[in-house]
Amino acid sequence: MQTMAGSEDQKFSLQEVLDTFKLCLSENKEVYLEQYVAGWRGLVKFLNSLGSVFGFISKDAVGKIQILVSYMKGENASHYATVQSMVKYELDNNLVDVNKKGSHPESGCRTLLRLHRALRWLELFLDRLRTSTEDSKTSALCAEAYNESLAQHHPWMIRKAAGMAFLVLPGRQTFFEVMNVGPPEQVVAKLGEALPLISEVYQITEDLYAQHNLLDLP
Ligand SMILES: CCCCCCCCCCCCC/C=C/[C@@H](O)[C@H](COP(=O)(O)O)NC(=O)CCCCCCCCCCCCCCC
Repeated sequence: MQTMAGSEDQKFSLQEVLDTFKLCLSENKEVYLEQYVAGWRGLVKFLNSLGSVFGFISKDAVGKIQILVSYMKGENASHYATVQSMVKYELDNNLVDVNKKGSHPESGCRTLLRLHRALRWLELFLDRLRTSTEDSKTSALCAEAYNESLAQHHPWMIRKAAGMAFLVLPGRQTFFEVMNVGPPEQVVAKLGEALPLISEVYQITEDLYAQHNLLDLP
């Protein structure tokens, strides 16, 4: 259908995101940036399908994805194959503002850290969705997950805006439908499959960042 042009690649599927996170880890447990970014692209699709109230959130995520992609496609692309190689390269070459913003305000390391923190939110939120009941409120689940994670890194204004956006989240049933997986039991099963993968990617990144003292990059 002509009028639907472009809508197909905008369609979210949880399976697709699951697949990209599955492909994220190399044999020796390095995190491929390409797949990591692809996972985020899929999530942004989902967010966009929820409506324009979430535009300010998806805009920020897209901006960060773009920063990473520009490094992955830039002249030092070979160093941006995995999160591990990126951290090593940027640290070895003093490309990271470590204590306060300076000449490298958009390093790959600090940019990825923002998405990494958001991945923790996702992990908490999906787990709540997975164990939720029919009468659970997605807005409450989302707010709880947010308060436990990302909110701690956000100033008051952003927390307020996020809190207001959560209020207009669709209900659990609609939410499950947008995931394009099938009936609720299947969504729950799929979430159960996705979570360990997301957790592992999160934990490997967290350990790497902790080891290099990068968890508070400005
Ligand atoms: C489904 C509901 C979606 C709710 C999303 C929850 C996260 C709320 C985040 C609010 C961020 C507001 C935008 C601004 C953020 C920035 O200030 C802030 C700091 O950046 P800076 O240091 O460069 O200034 N940026 C960030 O923390 C990065 C935020 C990235 C958020 C990405 C959220 C993607 C959500 C994907 C939803 C997918 C749900 C999937 C269900 C199957």
